Amino acid sequence: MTGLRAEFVLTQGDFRLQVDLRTGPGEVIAVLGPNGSGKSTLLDVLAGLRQPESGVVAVDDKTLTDTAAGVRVPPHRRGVGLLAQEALLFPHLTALANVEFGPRVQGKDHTAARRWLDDVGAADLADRRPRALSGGQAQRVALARALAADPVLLLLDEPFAALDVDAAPALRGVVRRVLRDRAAVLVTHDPLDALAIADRIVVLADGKVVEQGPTREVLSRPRTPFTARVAGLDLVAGTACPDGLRTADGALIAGSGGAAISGEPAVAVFRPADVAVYTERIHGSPRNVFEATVTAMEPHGDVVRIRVAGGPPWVSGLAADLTVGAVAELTIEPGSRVYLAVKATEVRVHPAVPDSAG
Ligand SMILES: Nc1ncnc2c1ncn2[C@@H]1O[C@H](COP(=O)(O)OP(=O)(O)OP(=O)(O)O)[C@@H](O)[C@H]1O
Repeated sequence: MTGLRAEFVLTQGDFRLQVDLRTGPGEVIAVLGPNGSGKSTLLDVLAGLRQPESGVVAVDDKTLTDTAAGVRVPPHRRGVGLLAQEALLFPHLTALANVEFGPRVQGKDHTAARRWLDDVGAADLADRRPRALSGGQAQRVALARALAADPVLLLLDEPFAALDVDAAPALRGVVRRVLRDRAAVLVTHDPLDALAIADRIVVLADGKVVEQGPTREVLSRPRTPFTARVAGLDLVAGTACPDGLRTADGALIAGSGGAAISGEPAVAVFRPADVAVYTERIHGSPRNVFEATVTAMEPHGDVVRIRVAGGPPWVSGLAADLTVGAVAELTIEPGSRVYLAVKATEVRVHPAVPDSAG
């Protein structure tokens, strides 16, 4: 057992997808990236729906694509399962018959279908037809159907995106449980999905892998603006210097730790919760202070997240989390002039991805 290996190049129009990813046996990998970065195209290649110009796709000891050796296993022979945004169940079959369908047509044992339904918490739905299922229930049945085919690799394409906020967490829990020790690739926009389910994260930008590593590590030390945004962190790009980071316009962001090398491209990363907000300039403080204008205020859990714009371009998009009480006391609203302050000890300076897309 070697896990998933996907190393290929595919060009469509003026878009070029270049991927090199490997996972350990039974690992779940989450793929994140901005719109148009190549996530769906990657799934299509893994599923065998598109053929790369060059490269290899293999799961464990099974080669699915090898352009040099002329190997292209067709989609229905790959043993690759798919759970899409919509459940896409056969409308005229019961939930149980939907789950039995795959093994039946393959001439395999279909008597385990009830157990799969039970595994995803849908045993009591066995006799229902899809139109009598909620979105979350239909996704459970679709998951049972995908698992019943015993795939070597399961692809999940935004499986929670079409569910309401109550159904998504329950299904997320089910997916985490059934994917234990099963190779899977999860495309998602939600870092919570990645944290809850994935062992590793790959971030695509413009057809290239810009970040890759263990989930918590990637999300806590983002190297690109996109990853920082999905991880809910503030990020300023520049060049590492002995005291922290120097922006392109010469501002110093004092920071500590984070292993960036002086003179190399770097990013300063901090948490919105560590940013204090003032309406008057503060003097004599050892903290980093950025002058900014409030552009948006939105509830974020039990705090209010404010977004700001600069001044300098690197200030734009920074966020600070305030309690409702603090917002009321400061009397700020969109358009207000504020000063953001963050202590150097709260700022980590990490090596950046050169030419990172955001
Ligand atoms: N059949 C096609 N022919 C030519 N270009 C295509 C084709 N399909 C997709 N593209 C282009 O390839 C790029 C990657 O598309 P892809 O759908 O893989 O991105 P994505 O990351 O899944 O985006 P989203 O998050 O919006 O779903 C885009 O620039 C898209 O316009």
